[in-house]
Amino acid sequence: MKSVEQHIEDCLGLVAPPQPTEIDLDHAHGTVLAETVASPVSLPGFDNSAMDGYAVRSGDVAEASPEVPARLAVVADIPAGDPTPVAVRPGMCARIMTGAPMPDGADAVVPVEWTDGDTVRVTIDRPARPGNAVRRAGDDIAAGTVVLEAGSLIGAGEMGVLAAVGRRSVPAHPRPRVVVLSTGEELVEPGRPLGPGQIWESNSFMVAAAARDAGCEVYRHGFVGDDPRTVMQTLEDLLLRADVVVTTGGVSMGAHDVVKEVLSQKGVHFTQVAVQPGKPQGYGSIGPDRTPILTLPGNPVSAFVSFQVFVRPVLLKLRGLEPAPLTEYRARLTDPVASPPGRRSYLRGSLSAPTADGRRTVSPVHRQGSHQLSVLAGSNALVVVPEDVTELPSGTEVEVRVLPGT
Ligand SMILES: Nc1nc2c(c(=O)[nH]1)N[C@H]1C(S)=C(S)[C@@H](COP(=O)(O)OP(=O)(O)OC[C@H]3O[C@@H](n4cnc5c(N)ncnc54)[C@H](O)[C@@H]3O)O[C@H]1N2
Ligand code: MOO
Ligand SMILES: [Mg+2]
Repeated sequence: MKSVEQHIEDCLGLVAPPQPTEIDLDHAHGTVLAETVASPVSLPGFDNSAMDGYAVRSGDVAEASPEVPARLAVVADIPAGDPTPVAVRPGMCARIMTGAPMPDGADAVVPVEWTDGDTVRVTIDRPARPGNAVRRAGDDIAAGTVVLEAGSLIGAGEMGVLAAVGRRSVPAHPRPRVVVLSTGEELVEPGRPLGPGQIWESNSFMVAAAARDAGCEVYRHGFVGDDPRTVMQTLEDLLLRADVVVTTGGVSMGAHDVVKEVLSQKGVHFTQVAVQPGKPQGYGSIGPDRTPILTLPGNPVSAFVSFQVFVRPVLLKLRGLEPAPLTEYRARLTDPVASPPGRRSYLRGSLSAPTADGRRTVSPVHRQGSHQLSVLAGSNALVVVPEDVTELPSGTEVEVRVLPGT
């Protein structure tokens, strides 16, 4: 059987690192920046007030107190965005709002709460030091400073930074478009009545969600039956929408394992990987654009685990990110586990928060069958049991991989 590492490498080999495109800021969230961005301007761009109040010469209010307040003539009113030049001479001040440019001559802002609020002649009963409530030009970013490195994932904070330095678009790697298709004659759309031998289709919803968790745009086509012509026709139609196709089902040894049947004629490789669950796997490229396709086994837990182990790194690579495996922790088993010889097991479980001494425990669930989907709902981690290990007693320290979105 093929090793897990070899299969990950083969899957990653299907995709080239992405080419950047110029992406409008409205669509940049979740993309990966392809170039380093420096700010063309300083931020703030000008000295401005941090508070609503009065711009003063600090010397004029240095001695102000409730007993002997300072009284200053209010010579201007400066709202944010006001371009009118204003000068404040001794004995004067200007009413100013948060974000408004500081007038010439003023070096401090007295918040309105320290005053009587008058708009003609204001009474100030507390001293203000030079620089009080003033935001200096460039105290956030100096012009020319790098604000985001190439390779940064553009989240909400990065969106704010890009807009604040004046970018309307950025060269970035867009979210890959993943098409998800399940196969199986027994499948029925959830919400519709079941006939004898039928089950509600769940893999496409699960895999689509996992692909979104991996930062992709997803088109969940749902499912098709086991007719080879329909499967091939559907795949051909879907290629137009896809940077990657992910299918589930029909890849094992069955008489109606249709995905394997139709795609092995198209050059897709079908193989058995030394992993549990998720042994039967297919990978290759199809169609005129050689669109990568990864075919996962139909057993729901197998589809889920093999998505996380084999497909997720491919999607990260397509996003321009490091195709890293799931984050690793070390933790002690709360219960013994078993694993088939020669296969690496990824058992479902719950990783605890660290105790005061930084240690964690992991509780493997008791139902580890490939069809026992219900346990996925409560699991936040996969316990990894190496190929050469068949049993581990409770208390053993093990490798744990944290599931995304948990
Ligand atoms: N003789 C052998 N039989 C099987 C082997 C083997 O080596 N020799 N491998 C087993 C393993 S391991 C797996 S995993 C499965 C993989 O099967 P397929 O990829 O061919 O998947 P199907 O046959 O289509 O379905 C398997 C199972 O999963 C259910 N299923 C499928 N799709 C969905 C869906 N979209 N939503 C919910 N459930 C789904 C399906 O009803 C079957 O119960 O093969 C073993 N057999
Ligand atoms: O390898 Mo299968 O994925 O055990 O159920
Ligand atoms: Mg089958």
